[in-house]
Amino acid sequence: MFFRVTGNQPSAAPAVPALQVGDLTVTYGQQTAVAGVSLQIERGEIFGLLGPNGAGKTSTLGAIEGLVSPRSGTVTVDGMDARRHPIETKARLGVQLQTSSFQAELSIEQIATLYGGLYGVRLTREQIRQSLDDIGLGQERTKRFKQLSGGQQQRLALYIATIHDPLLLLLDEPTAGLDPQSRRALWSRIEQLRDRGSSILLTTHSMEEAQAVCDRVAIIDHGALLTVGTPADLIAKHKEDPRVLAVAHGDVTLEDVFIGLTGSTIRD
Ligand SMILES: Nc1ncnc2c1ncn2[C@@H]1O[C@H](COP(=O)(O)OP(=O)(O)OP(=O)(O)O)[C@@H](O)[C@H]1O
Repeated sequence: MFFRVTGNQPSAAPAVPALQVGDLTVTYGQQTAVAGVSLQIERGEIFGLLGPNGAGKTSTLGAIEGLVSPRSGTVTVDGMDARRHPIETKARLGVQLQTSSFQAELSIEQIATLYGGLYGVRLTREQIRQSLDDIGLGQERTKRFKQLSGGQQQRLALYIATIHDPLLLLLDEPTAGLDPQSRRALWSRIEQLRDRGSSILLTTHSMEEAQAVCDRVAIIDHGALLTVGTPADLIAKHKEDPRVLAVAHGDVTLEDVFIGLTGSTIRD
């Protein structure tokens, strides 16, 4: 699954990782939200960040996106230092925040045209209509964003985030609140994007989602990464941990590993 986008270059050097995060720390006043996170995402990889509420997932994404200034650490996108090359690195990112909002007075067809233009992508009206058809919004193209259902809004937000074919897609809980059909449709879209060479970093509270679509996952808590690997690796690695065994009901699952490592206490 890795190095998919090396294309026709046989056995050349491995592609530069889509993302490298080194010892990232984010603070808000006295509070440390991200405490020395390091991770690497390869080309054509879906990477899931799992963590309880307040664990530091959104803050990590925010620092990668350039929306939050890290206290220290490095963010490298496609081999480029994000701090030194903010414009070039941002051009390679597609971002879907936890909640999306678009210009209230525009139809979704106009929104797609606007964002295509902002990203420097020339799209004909026909191409936009085809894309909206592809994501099941063909009938809704004259509606305003607020007139769409939650699932339709999520699908449009993902389309807009990927309109410029980004190298790295950052999705903050992209399927939260969706029905099973819409969730599956979004999984398929994310997998399609991965198969076309994009790398995806997503956050989720769904262990099922992590197992279904993520090539690798990391569990984060109190701003620190606790473990990283494929879902199967994490189960294999932690299935004998007494904290995990104590919460397992039968065969150890990814959720058992998650609860075992992060504890059962409900977070604020
Ligand atoms: N703008 C902010 N100012 C002050 N504190 C913040 C701010 N944003 C986040 N925090 C705090 O930083 C910590 C990490 O928050 P963050 O939103 O990154 O967690 P999260 O893992 O994304 O949580 P959730 O799953 O609930 O979305 C939390 O304790 C939160 O209260």
